[in-house]
Amino acid sequence: MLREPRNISQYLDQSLFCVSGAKAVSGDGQDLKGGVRRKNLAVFISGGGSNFRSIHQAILKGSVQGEIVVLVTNKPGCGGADYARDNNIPVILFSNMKEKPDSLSADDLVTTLRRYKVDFILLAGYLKLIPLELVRAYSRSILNIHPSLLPAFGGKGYYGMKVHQAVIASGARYSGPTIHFVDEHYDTGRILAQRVVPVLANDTANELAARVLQQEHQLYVEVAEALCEERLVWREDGVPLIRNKINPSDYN
Ligand SMILES: Nc1nc2c(c(=O)[nH]1)N[C@@H](CN(C=O)c1ccc(C(=O)N[C@@H](CCC(=O)O)C(=O)O)cc1)CN2
Ligand SMILES: NCC(=O)N[C@@H]1O[C@H](COP(=O)([O-])[O-])[C@@H](O)[C@H]1O
Repeated sequence: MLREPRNISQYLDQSLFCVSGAKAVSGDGQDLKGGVRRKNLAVFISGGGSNFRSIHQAILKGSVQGEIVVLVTNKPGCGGADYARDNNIPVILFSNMKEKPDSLSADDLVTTLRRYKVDFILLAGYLKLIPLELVRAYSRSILNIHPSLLPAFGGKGYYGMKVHQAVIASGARYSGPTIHFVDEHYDTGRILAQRVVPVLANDTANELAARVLQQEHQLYVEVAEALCEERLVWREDGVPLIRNKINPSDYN
């Protein structure tokens, strides 16, 4: 684990608001195990949902102290929605109104997520722009995983295989997943976590995608664990950090 760089001390002071160690109680006032309330998660997908499944499996294994209380998708027939239904996770249709007039409005979605007592929203292959109403309602509580080292190869038009094709065409020697907070634009929110993989000279886009996806699954589970254990802190300059589980004075 990286030790705190010497100059980080100028940032890390009482201005940090770190919720880890805070005495938390559940909605019914019960102080749960370790003093940290189990977190309610909403996951947004548009496709197969392998990141969603990885997080759900980690919850079942007990490493993520949370519960996926609802799955949101603009593709109700997608593989991830089938997995959710097979695992008794409620599925909600949400897309922009142009695409599906019978979809929930943004305000109705916020109301619905509040009803499920959602604490955090995890985007995992959701391919539509999250509206400002939701970004504002869940400030500093929406994360997204992107399959490149942002800020490179991000923004409108950069999703799925298009990202890996662009990385290979650019001649970049490294790529990897980024997990970032979501703001009103595509892929411009604060970066929380990244991992690096090599781009090989003869890589196809599918080979690179598979290498990145393997790291995505591990990274998103690590981040979900930290989120649910309240180990996220915000540096004075607005950069989010993850406290190391073993050495709380270190950051991942
Ligand atoms: N407000 C935000 N919404 C979303 C973000 C975000 O950072 N802020 N991240 C995306 C996920 N994403 C990259 O990580 C992403 C997804 C989709 C696109 C895109 O160009 N989509 C196309 C439509 C694709 C389709 O419908 O098949 C488009 O908008 O024209 C870019 C980046 C999730 N939402
Ligand atoms: N820009 C957004 C984007 O491209 N997201 C990417 O979609 C894939 C979803 O896979 P999954 O449905 O198997 O989790 C993942 O590789 C994720 O990084």
